[in-house]
Amino acid sequence: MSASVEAGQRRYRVGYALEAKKVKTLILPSLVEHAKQKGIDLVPVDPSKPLTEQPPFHCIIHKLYGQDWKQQLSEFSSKHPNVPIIDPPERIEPLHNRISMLDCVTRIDSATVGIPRQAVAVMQDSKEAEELGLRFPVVAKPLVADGGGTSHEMYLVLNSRGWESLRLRLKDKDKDEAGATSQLVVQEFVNHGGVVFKVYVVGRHVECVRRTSLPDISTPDAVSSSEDGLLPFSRISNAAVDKHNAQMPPRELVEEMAMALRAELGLRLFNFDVIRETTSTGSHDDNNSKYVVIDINYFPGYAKMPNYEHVLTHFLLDVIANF
Ligand SMILES: O=P(O)(O)O[C@@H]1[C@@H](OP(=O)(O)O)[C@H](OP(=O)(O)O)[C@H](O)[C@H](OP(=O)(O)O)[C@H]1OP(=O)(O)O
Ligand SMILES: Nc1ncnc2c1ncn2[C@@H]1O[C@H](COP(=O)(O)OP(=O)(O)O)[C@@H](O)[C@H]1O
Ligand SMILES: [Mg+2]
Ligand SMILES: [Mg+2]
Repeated sequence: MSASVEAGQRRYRVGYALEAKKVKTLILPSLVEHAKQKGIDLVPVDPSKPLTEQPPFHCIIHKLYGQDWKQQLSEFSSKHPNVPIIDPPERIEPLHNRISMLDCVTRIDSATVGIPRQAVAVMQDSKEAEELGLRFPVVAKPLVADGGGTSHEMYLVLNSRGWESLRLRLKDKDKDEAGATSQLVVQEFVNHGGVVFKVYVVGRHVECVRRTSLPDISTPDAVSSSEDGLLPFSRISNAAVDKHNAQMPPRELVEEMAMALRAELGLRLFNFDVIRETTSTGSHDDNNSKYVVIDINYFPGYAKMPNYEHVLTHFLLDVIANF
């Protein structure tokens, strides 16, 4: 045991139920050690065994999918109603669908913050985008956002030629994968100066960072003249490097957005991607900016957040003390 653990300190066991790759990126030795010093032992949960038969927990954090896991949590909370489960699975579920994930933004009803124009497409028709009332360029995203292999495979579609290429491409893929890719969310592309703001929320803690995004699409010519009109991309904002000097959104606005979304979602561990609409000259007006939320993720990669060990530990102590 670390020498700096205080003698006589009350200790808490926090169970984490995460996929192996998430354990690798999140449960880093620096987190385990800091939590230990503050009285928290982070313990892996074995989802293949009944939760109720595992060593006692004071709190559970989780990011697992499926009916079995939900059943496990429900049985556990009936037996241990005083142990907080972060977060309730029924609150996480709306984030697994790229349409319902943004409903909470529309409920906020703000003149400054909104979502892109969007619709679900089934990719059966070469004119479907126009019939849905959407204007090119558009971003096509898998409807399901459950962390599965294809849930981050996106396409920038510049024109109707691009739409047709995408339709044919997915038709072929569906033949191989038994219809797995057919439902897409299609969003109008919003010019935003090539930078996306990622806002991490951990309970009441809010942190905004900048990431690289798709560049602006400047002229209608660039859109209509593009030969193929289809650009596949994936996890573009995962590049940690921030090459931009783009001005950060006002701190007050970020906090307001985060707290409003936290209340609407009923979640304590999430992040959201927000872009700031730019004009045709690529600029924005500080006093009149429109912000567009494009993605919300449950229990994201917090290790990329500055000081994450302290933030997560403080959050867990707070949850246990106040549940
Ligand atoms: O692994 P990381 O650190 O890239 O975290 C991913 C998140 O990246 P971010 O923290 O927003 O930069 C990522 O966010 P984006 O969708 O890339 O905006 C997701 O939350 C992803 O989870 P899932 O694959 O959708 O279940 C997250 O993946 P998991 O770690 O949960 O598998
Ligand atoms: N409607 C949009 N307009 C402009 N850029 C977008 C739009 N939607 C997504 N993007 C860009 O694509 C990236 C990935 O989209 P996102 O919905 O965040 O998917 P993921 O869940 O894979 O992160 C965003 O971070 C942003 O750079
Ligand atoms: Mg994203
Ligand atoms: Mg996402």
